[in-house]
Amino acid sequence: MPRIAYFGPQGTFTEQAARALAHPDRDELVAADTVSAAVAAVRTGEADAACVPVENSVEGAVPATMDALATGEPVVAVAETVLPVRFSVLVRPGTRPAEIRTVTSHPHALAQVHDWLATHLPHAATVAATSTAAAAVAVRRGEYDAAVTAPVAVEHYPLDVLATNIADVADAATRFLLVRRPGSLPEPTGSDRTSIVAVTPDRVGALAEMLAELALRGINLTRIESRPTKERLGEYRFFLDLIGHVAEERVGDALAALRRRCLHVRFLGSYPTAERISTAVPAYAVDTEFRQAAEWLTAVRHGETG
Ligand SMILES: O=C(O)C(=O)Cc1ccccc1
Repeated sequence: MPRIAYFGPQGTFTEQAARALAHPDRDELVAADTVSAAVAAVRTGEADAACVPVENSVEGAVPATMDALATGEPVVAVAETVLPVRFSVLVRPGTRPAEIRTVTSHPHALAQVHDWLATHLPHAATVAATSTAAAAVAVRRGEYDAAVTAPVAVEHYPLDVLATNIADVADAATRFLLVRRPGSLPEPTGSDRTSIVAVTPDRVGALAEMLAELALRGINLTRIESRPTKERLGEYRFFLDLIGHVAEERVGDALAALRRRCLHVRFLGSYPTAERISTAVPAYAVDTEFRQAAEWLTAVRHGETG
């Protein structure tokens, strides 16, 4: 039975994402304590795939995921899903709001309920937990008074719901990836995303030139983030998400150009987008144009004038 490791324990948002991405009868879900442990399980072969959070519409990137994907044995994303995130506050049965001195959760969750906490629990200190469900476990153990969790967490831990739907921004959403060891790529669907990591050389215009390589090929960039390489101050890795599949000419051509220009490029996968999005490509950048141009060049090189 294929095993999917997810950033757990049970009751995290990532578990819900893993359920959305898994085959209900075929896949077995196994909880890992951290994002890096979930990805490590794939690298060692303990799991066939891992589900990890990648970005949130309010808080942005999940740094632990960027670091886990950028270094170590390569893994590639084969699928994504986007989940709406709503938050509940869980407490031990009988806890009154006035007794709450500490609130714990994943930093992304705490950041998204900041205003609610400031209004309703102004005297409570916030404490970071590894995940929202780990926060529920800590409250159950008596380590903290309240946990900010996914609404489903209450089904896994014997706690009471003090409040629910407390996000500062309604309709927040988080994107999750399913990653595997490199192997065959998902087929292009016409609505695909490609993720890469690139380290640019330290010289004037390096980033602008990298972006120009994409722009000139009619490629829509949907995300760019940077993280330090952790090797030298001022040296960054850029995480790029772009619309298109590496099997498409313009994307393959752009990736090859980045490979020539950058110190390092890591391919993180081409996979169908969770929602069908506009994938309009300028006329000059469609596959047939690339192929015809290549044929023309071959002809010219063979002495034909074209
Ligand atoms: O801690 C969790 O439940 C996660 O899956 C990470 C997370 C935290 C906050 C919003 C979305 C995902």
